[in-house]
Amino acid sequence: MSKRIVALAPLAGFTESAFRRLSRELGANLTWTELVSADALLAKGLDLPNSYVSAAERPIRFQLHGYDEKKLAKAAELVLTKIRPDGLDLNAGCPAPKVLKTGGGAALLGDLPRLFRLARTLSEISHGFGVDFSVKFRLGLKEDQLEKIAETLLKAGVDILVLHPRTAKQGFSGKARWERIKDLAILAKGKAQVYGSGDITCLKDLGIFFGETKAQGVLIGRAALTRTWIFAEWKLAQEFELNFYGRLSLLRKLDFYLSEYRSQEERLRILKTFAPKFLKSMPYKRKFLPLILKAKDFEFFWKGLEYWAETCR
Ligand SMILES: Cc1cc2nc3c(=O)[nH]c(=O)nc-3n(C[C@H](O)[C@H](O)[C@H](O)COP(=O)(O)O)c2cc1C
Repeated sequence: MSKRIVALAPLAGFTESAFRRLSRELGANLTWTELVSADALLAKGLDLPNSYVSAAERPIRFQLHGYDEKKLAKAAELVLTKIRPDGLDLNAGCPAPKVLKTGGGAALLGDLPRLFRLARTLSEISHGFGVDFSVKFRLGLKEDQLEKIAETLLKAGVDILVLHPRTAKQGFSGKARWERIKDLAILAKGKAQVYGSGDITCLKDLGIFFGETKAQGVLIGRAALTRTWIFAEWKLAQEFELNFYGRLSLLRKLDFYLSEYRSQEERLRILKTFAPKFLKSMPYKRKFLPLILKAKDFEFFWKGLEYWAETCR
């Protein structure tokens, strides 16, 4: 059971170094960067804060998105040389209009010959650097085309197929179709590993997921934001709750990790994106959260949270 991979999913706007580190510390076996555009990376380099990777969050997979084969290849070489992630990943699942209009993300599922070329090239480059290559994708752009997509990726030499079993058109509506992860695991058996993503909310779900799908790994996305200790629950095989102070201590730890590479102004902005997630189900949220989110400085932010915590005692 423990050999199964329980990873932090890529979450744009959240899975930067500090949160990846916190997730690893709590028990995630693997972390993922958010999608990074090959174009942006070539234009701006790797000095941006969201490209920062510390040793504590490894093993880590670096996710690229793009459309142009040469640019993606160049970006991959840069990342593999400078950051040395434990694996490279191509995004073929993002349904955001601004990504789709570049021809990248889930738009690649509508152009399988291109997907094949990109996957083959990135696969060869990754193997040249001694790391494995994965593609994270959906069932299709508008319709379920899993079998065709899987055949394309397997032919291209992809090592890990990472499926979020909804179509791009579906966005996050409906339920993730775990039975399609099982279908993929059967198709890929002996050729590639299969990881699944979608709708894990608690420890019980993890057991059901692995039982039903036979996947080698799972990625936890939204639940990692509101229940980050789900990784510890998996590791301990024990469900438990965290009270307000427990959640606050996670937020403080996140801030400590942010302080390694972010300015104070940025830290406050980022903490304000995490606080509503970490404290999602806490009492008096409607009363205190809006005040805390208006905080102009650190002192007000933390004092407000302490006051809220006292009220919840
Ligand atoms: C806010 C947000 C940002 C996301 N960003 C990315 C991303 O950068 N790359 C990616 O492959 N998937 C991204 N996803 C998809 C997740 O990795 C995951 O596949 C999806 O949320 C389903 O898993 P869940 O039900 O555990 O959240 C994002 C999802 C959310 C909610």
